Formats: sequence, C-alpha cells, structure tokens
Amino acid sequence: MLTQNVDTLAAVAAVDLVKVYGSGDTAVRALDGVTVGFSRAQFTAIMGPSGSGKSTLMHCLAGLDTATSGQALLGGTDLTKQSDKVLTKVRRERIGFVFQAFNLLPQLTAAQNIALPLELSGRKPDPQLYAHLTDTLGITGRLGHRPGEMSGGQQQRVALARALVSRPEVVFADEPTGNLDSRSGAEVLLFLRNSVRELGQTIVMVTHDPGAAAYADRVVLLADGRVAGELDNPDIASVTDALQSLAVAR
Ligand SMILES: Nc1ncnc2c1ncn2[C@@H]1O[C@H](COP(=O)(O)OP(=O)(O)OP(=O)(O)O)[C@@H](O)[C@H]1O
Repeated sequence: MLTQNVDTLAAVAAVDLVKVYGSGDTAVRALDGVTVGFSRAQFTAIMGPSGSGKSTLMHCLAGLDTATSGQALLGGTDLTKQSDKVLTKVRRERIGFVFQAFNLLPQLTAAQNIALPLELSGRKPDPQLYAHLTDTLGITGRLGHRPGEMSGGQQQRVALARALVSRPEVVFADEPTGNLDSRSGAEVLLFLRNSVRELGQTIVMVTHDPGAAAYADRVVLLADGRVAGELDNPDIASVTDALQSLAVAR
C-alpha cells in the first residue's frame, strides 16, 4: 500500500514521487522515490545540498511540474492525474506562492496585485482578512503604489498578502528571503511563523539558510532526490549540524 508511511491527513503529501528529467544517458533522477507529508497548520522548511531536488519537489507538489511517477497529493487531490486546465485552477484557488524574486505584476498597484488571484477566479478578498494582512504586514500606506515604487521588503510583504488572502490550503515559499536584507528577511519569516499560529496557515518553504529554517516547526532534509532526515523544532545549530552531516555522508 503506497500511502502506509505518509500522514493521510496531511495538507500536502508526496508518495513515492519520482521525477526524471531527460532520457537515456543524459537522464537526471531529480526525485528518487520521495514520500513525505506536510501537516496542516505547520511551518515546514525543505533543505538540502544544491541539486538535491528541493525545487523539483516543491514544483511537483504545487502542480507547476509533472512527476514521472508516484502521487503529489493536495488534500484529497492527486495532482499527477489532473489536466493542465485543472492544475491552473488548483494553483489559483488552493495554493499561495511566495517567490525569491517577489513576482508582482509591475503595472499593477499593490492592492491590485493582492486581489488578482482571487479576481481571476471570480472572487473578492474577505475584507476582514485583507485588513488584517495589510495591517500586520505594515503595507496599508503602500496599497496604491506599484512594485517599482517599493523596496524589496515591501514588495515581498505585498506578495505575502497576495499569497494568504485567498486562505489557501498551503503556501509554498521558494527562498522567500533570498533577495532581502537580514532585517526584512526576519520580518518575512516572523510573519510566516505567526500566520501558522494565528491563521492556521500551512506553509512549506525551500531555503538554504539555517537561520530561516529555524523559524519553522520542522525541517525535511533532501539529498540526491531522497528524504535524508528530518528535524522537529529546529534551531540554527541543529540545522547546521544536520546539513554538515549530509555533506560528509555524500
Ligand atoms: N528542467 C530541468 N532539466 C534537467 N535537469 C533538471 C531540470 N531541473 C532540475 N534539474 C536537475 O534536477 C536535479 C534537482 O534539481 P533541483 O533544482 O530540484 O535541486 P535543488 O535542491 O532545488 O537545487 P538548488 O539548491 O541548487 O536550487 C539537479 O541535478 C538539477 O540539475
């Protein structure tokens, strides 16, 4: 039974997930049978050496890339079995995204960027949640500004509001602090951690930074396309040690 080792109540889960890029001699097995669950209302960081499959795992779980075999489960939905049309709807309505490069639309104001994913699916932001998010993120005075008129930290805070305002089943954050100074980065991480506690948000974040991972409830370690370990209640020292052990074992 494929699902025996994975939390079937998890918000997101990979079951024996395999992703092979290319074919023949040049084939790369980016994911080599990954089984892992991400619990609801938990903040999980995915870490591992460069090329270990972190981005590939996140992309397969978010319906941005197609797995070669296995299951990518969002709630009860196996994304590997869905058409492109359904995947577009799933990404828009059930998943929030935060990227290293912010990915805001430059011609839209902050307010328009925040509302866009909901509007594309014919919905409007819940005014209370919208006010809570923009207030907590300290961007109420910036809502009429375009991305080019904001600092990196402000742009990422707009991206956070956009990701959370639809109450998604999961927020995937790909190196969300990679382009930020340490103070803006800490604000982003604190917000993510608080949104788990206060809103019950589920968050999965890829990061290289042990300091960022220390904000998470759990760290999942990947190496060579496989799950190589995990840490509960990580701190900088335990994450650094685990990464060093992985590097030595390779
Ligand atoms: N589109 C692609 N075509 C071919 N190979 C790819 C592609 N995307 C990723 N790979 C390969 O798959 C493996 C896993 O890549 P992935 O980007 O998932 O790793 P990562 O852990 O996120 O790396 P990094 O920390 O450097 O971002 C690597 O060997 C990479 O070269």
